[in-house]
Amino acid sequence: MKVTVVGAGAVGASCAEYIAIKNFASEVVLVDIKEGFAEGKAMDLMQTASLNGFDTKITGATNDYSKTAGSDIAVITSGIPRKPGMTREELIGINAGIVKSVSESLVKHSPDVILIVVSNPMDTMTYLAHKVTGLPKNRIIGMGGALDSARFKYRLAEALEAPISDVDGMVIGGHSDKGMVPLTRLATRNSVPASEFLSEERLDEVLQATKVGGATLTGLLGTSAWYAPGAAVSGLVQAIACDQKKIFPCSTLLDGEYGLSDLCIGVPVVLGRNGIEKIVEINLSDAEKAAMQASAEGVKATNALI
Ligand SMILES: NC(=O)c1ccc[n+]([C@@H]2O[C@H](COP(=O)([O-])OP(=O)(O)OC[C@H]3O[C@@H](n4cnc5c(N)ncnc54)[C@H](O)[C@@H]3O)[C@@H](O)[C@H]2O)c1
Ligand SMILES: O=C(O)C[C@H](O)C(=O)O
Repeated sequence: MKVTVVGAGAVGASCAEYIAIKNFASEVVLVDIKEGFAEGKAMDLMQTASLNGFDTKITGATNDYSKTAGSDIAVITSGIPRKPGMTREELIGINAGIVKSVSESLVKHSPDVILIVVSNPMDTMTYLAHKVTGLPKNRIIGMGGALDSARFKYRLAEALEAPISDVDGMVIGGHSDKGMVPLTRLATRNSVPASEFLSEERLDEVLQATKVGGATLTGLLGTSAWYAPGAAVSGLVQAIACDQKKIFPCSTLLDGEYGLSDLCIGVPVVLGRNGIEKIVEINLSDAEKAAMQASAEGVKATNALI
């Protein structure tokens, strides 16, 4: 299993590290446009192999896509991150050009690749990758919901004063401060609805904190987060590589599902060796449907800018 990660910055390197530590891929190729940067990150990570006990071979390349040839999965993290006070949508001007050229180069050298798009604004960049490559829709996956759901579980556990392993919850919708739809109605603590333990008001606080999870971290760090994003990507890569058939909320091209078409937005999907093997349609309440509709309108407004 060969995995390419484009962008050896904060998220790309974290993603490569988690993939290597989980020890399921034979090879990870890091690519960056900055001379020597991916090679340096790869060497540093390889020097953790004997310490962390993995056999994955990590190599680096400066903008040389011949090194990525024959990749099974490629992750696109290249592009600029936001700074405090910015929205993800404001990154579109620079990141659209980067994602376009990187997607083209990846598919040219690996025609059977499954693409995972991370660069922001992620739902629009996933849609752009479709327009540019024309790959079948099961082979282009946007990562956002897996991260947002991890943040939702963190906030739920905090409110419930419970261990995170005891809670479950999912976030669908667009990966944006306004567009996320945390499904508080379906959140549980060990199979018991979270609403049995928390007031409507407290659940709404959890929902609001989840939606601005990325902005909160950007305010604290001065740039956007990388550990949880890297871990979330590695989970998707592992589900595909190991044909796990796990459900994750991912951004995918919709064609009537959830009453939406011609956009990429986060919905639950089954991930396996063929990428997105199924879009899972769950029954939403009227309020959740309205939130999804509003989220889709936001994503479409950003799509109109590419
Ligand atoms: N979808 C998500 O959940 C999620 C989570 C975190 C970050 N992000 C996004 O991921 C992107 C990367 O964030 P980061 O913190 O790693 O930024 P970063 O600046 O640390 O790293 C980005 C890297 O991309 C490289 N790069 C730029 N243009 C390139 C090109 N044409 N080809 C190859 N490499 C190129 C840069 O040299 C840099 O090393 C940002 O757009 C950020 O908003 C998305
Ligand atoms: O917040 C950001 O801009 C980066 C990423 O989308 C995140 O949610 O951490």
